[in-house]
Amino acid sequence: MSLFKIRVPGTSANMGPGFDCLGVSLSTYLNLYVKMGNDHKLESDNSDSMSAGQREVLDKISLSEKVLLPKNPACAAEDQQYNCELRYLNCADNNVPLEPCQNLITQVALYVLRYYKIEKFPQMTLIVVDNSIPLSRGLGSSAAAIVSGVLLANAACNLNLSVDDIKGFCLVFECHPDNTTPAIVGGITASFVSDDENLPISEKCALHNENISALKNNVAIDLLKKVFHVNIDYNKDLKAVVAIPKFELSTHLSRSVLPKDYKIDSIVYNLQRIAVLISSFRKENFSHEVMYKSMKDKIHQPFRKHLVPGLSNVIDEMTYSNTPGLAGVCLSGAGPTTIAFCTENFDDIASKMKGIFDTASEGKFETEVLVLDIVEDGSVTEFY
Ligand SMILES: Nc1ncnc2c1ncn2[C@@H]1O[C@H](COP(=O)(O)OP(=O)(O)O)[C@@H](O)[C@H]1O
Ligand SMILES: N[C@@H](CCOP(=O)(O)O)C(=O)O
Repeated sequence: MSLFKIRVPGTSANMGPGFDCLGVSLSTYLNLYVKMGNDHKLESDNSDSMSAGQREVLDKISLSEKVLLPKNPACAAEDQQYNCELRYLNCADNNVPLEPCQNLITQVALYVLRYYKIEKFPQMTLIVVDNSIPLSRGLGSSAAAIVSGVLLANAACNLNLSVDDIKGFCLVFECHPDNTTPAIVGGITASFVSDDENLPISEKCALHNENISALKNNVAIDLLKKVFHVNIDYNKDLKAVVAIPKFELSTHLSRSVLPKDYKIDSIVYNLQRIAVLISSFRKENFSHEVMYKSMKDKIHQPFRKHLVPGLSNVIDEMTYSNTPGLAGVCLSGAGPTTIAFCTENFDDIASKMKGIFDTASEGKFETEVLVLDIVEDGSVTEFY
């Protein structure tokens, strides 16, 4: 029997002007607890000989028995076909499919296996998902699911994937690497997709939510080394205050409202700010004013603000000069979460953001606020 855990952080993409390129990993996590095969002796063992990691995985599996969701009968046949069963611990994720071919995590894992000519998991694999990243809120839940799927295939079949391989596989499912890169490597990252490939762009991505059988034709694509990234040095005092409105906004919808073409003034506006922003994160000579002003954007937020009541109010009303500790505020990813980067007064800033959202929502939705850390270590796989 093999037991392992995969932990992937949530992320906030764009960071203002860095549309589709900048991202930061945050202390909210998607965890997969995985058991491959059976060892009844170990599973019934209550002795101290079991490691803390083994106990944690087996405890999560026991817990999952108590919250088992009614399953589509099609699942059982599919579970057998692919040697895997999926369970979720959190009710918030109730709407995600549990069929291996439909669920994003296993869909990605099966895609990677198929790339290596492996049709299914090597032995019966039970995956318990414990997820704290809210879905469709702009905190990178889909990126975390995709990264966890690649890491699941890697761990299950000892594929020895490099970071470049992992980034490349993620690109098949999410064509912008701004969330997946920090989810994999941690910290604040800048990424781009290389343009020296001959592939049509449509083959590089956008397979999200299709049945795995529809992906068969794409497995021959050479996926490797298409995303380049750097980690950006940052002031370790920085934390993120996130205001998460209680409604979903799919990234697909939030991208559909963006223009196809931009005026040169808007492009230059963002280029000037992003160039300064990436140096402004550093601890040396840190200036709240410089970082705050560099986090302004004209490429995506102006076109998305109508989708997020309260966004304009927060961005206009909270400044580095009237809010001590505030070093920047922007839409998180495609929204609806709004994120404020701060060095102190986190709780005050959180209540101020909540107050603005509560007023703007006119009672139509609630908003949860959290203070999150920037996490340095990215995704982790631990075998027990
Ligand atoms: N833990 C998960 N398990 C399965 N599917 C997930 C998970 N997290 C996200 N997804 C899929 O990704 C979709 C949300 O993606 P998206 O609209 O890009 O929002 P986000 O900003 O949270 O990434 C969900 O509706 C679901 O289909
Ligand atoms: N650059 C993308 C980022 C989407 O992030 P998500 O967390 O909302 O999926 C965009 O702005 O569309």
